[in-house]
Amino acid sequence: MLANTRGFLWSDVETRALLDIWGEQDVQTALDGNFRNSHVYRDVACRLGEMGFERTPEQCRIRVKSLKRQYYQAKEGTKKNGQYHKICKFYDEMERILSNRPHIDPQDMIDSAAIGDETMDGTEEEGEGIDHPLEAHMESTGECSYAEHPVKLEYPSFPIPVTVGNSTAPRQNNIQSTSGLPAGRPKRSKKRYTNLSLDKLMERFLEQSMEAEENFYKYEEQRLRLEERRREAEHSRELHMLQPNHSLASNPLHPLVIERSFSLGGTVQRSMDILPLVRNIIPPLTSKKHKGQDGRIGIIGGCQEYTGAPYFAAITALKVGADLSHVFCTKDAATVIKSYSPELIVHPVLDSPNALEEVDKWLPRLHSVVVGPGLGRDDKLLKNAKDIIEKSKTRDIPIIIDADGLWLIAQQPSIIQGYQKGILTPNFMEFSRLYEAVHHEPLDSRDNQRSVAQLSSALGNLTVVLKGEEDIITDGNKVMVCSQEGSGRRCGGQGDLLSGSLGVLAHWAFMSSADSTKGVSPSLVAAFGACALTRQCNRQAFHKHGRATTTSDMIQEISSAFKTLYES
Ligand SMILES: NC(=O)C1=CN([C@@H]2O[C@H](COP(=O)(O)OP(=O)(O)OC[C@H]3O[C@@H](n4cnc5c(N)ncnc54)[C@H](OP(=O)(O)O)[C@@H]3O)[C@@H](O)[C@H]2O)[C@@H](O)CC1
Ligand SMILES: Nc1ncnc2c1ncn2[C@@H]1O[C@H](COP(=O)(O)OP(=O)(O)OP(=O)(O)O)[C@@H](O)[C@H]1O
Repeated sequence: MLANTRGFLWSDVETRALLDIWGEQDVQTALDGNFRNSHVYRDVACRLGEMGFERTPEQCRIRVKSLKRQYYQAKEGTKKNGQYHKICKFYDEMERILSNRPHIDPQDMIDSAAIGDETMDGTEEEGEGIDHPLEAHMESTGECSYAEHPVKLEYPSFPIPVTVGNSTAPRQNNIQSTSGLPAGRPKRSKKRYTNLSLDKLMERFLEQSMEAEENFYKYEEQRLRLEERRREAEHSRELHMLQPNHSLASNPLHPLVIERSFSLGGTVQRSMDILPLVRNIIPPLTSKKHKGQDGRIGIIGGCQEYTGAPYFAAITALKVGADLSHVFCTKDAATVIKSYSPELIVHPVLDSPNALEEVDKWLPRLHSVVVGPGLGRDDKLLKNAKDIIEKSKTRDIPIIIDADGLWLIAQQPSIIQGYQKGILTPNFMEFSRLYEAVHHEPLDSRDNQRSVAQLSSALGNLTVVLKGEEDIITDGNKVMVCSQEGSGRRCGGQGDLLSGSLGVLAHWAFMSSADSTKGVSPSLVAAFGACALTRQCNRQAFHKHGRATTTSDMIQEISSAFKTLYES
């Protein structure tokens, strides 16, 4: 970028660039005899833009008009006293260009300024009056003056309320204009300015400019203050929403939910009650099994933008104990994901025209699918994900829906509604989106446990895990809270670790006998197990890496966290 040229005045270098373009044979030919020439100036402005000078076609046209007038004035002056350079700084350039053109009597050109006839040589489109002192100045005297007054004013590209004149001026003078200059003012006669001295004109122009600038800053300040207030309100609303939940027992507003929530031994279930149930579902490691028996998990997700999320989910599934982990992603994500790990089986099919067919070849062998990590929100991919969910339902396998998969569900809750092996794992934002889509009313975040239970019920008692400072897990009847100690580190990808581990645990839980889970729904046990494991990984990784903890560090902790929680 050579210069910022949003100011009103043209610098010499900018003017020369304009003349170089305008003077080209092709441009002159295009202008010749053409009354409608806006397209030519559009082209000129565009080429100036490419050189780093931002000017509108109209600005270019006016500038050329003014230069021509100066040139013809100078030409006339030359005849009289040879003072042309004082009148027209760009005389030589103009001479070079215009001397090749059909002859126009300079006096005609000069006179035309006085009567506003802009079309006399057939190269100007629609005349315009002069409604600004500086324009008047430039039009009437040439503009050698700006070299003596190197003023560069920057106007914003959006409307600024500009007050012209003193405070007693009529109200219509407050009209905003997109150029940053007052619009809608009655056109003033040129005489009004031509009678004033150059110094006076400049002074008036500067006054107006400063006033405009001041107004702009006032207006901008006001806008920023409003924006700040809006942000603060939004922030306190979010903080309020993220407050630890009121205990259901202490909330007299929702007796129905209290009753339902307390059906698990009269209290919301916490770690001590559920961790033993998770232990019960873990398959023993024996030499009697073959590859695949402990789990073949499919991750549906991974696109150009997001390759980390499906990788985190898939590698977690393996590290938790699945034997095979498949990723079904787009073509351009596949090589990237493969390069992260040779352990993963990666299928570049998600954006192929026969995506469903390709995935369906594998579905009969999969024990569960995790839909959404790194899926993105491309309509085609969402449609394929939807078809895969439908197909997976017919195979009766657990379906964990996370991230962009939840975006899809918020658009069409019926896709998963009522499927008893469906588990949703929203973060707070995803949860409120889902809640509002299903209930058609804003989420009342004073009681998250109740809201999660409501969402689950409305979806046909699907298991829902609301992730947060405490993870709330419910099937609409029972509510569990996982508050396993984690850390204050909230790097992206932790949710993918959770959904990947849940893919495996859900498979194990559904394979286990009702005895092992003491009658508690397998989805709830699996979800609790995955939350506790993710938080434990977070805690351990944070212990080692502190602020530098990343999801990859958490994945390194899976083995020992799993042992600590479920195998000690
Ligand atoms: N390495 C990778 O490849 C990774 C890829 N990933 C993949 O990225 C995709 C998009 O996923 P996503 O979660 O960023 O999506 P989206 O719904 O736009 O949410 C963002 C908005 O929600 C807000 N927000 C979030 N949590 C909140 C909370 N608890 N409480 C309150 N607000 C909360 C937050 O608001 P902010 O604070 O920014 O104003 C933000 O604007 C998806 O495919 C996923 O799998 C990730 O897995 C990470 C690692
Ligand atoms: N404030 C918190 N304190 C402790 N643990 C938390 C907190 N918030 C979230 N977690 C844990 O982090 C894990 C992931 O939750 P998070 O809200 O980061 O998911 P997400 O936004 O879907 O993640 P991702 O970045 O993968 O999209 C969950 O196990 C949750 O328990």
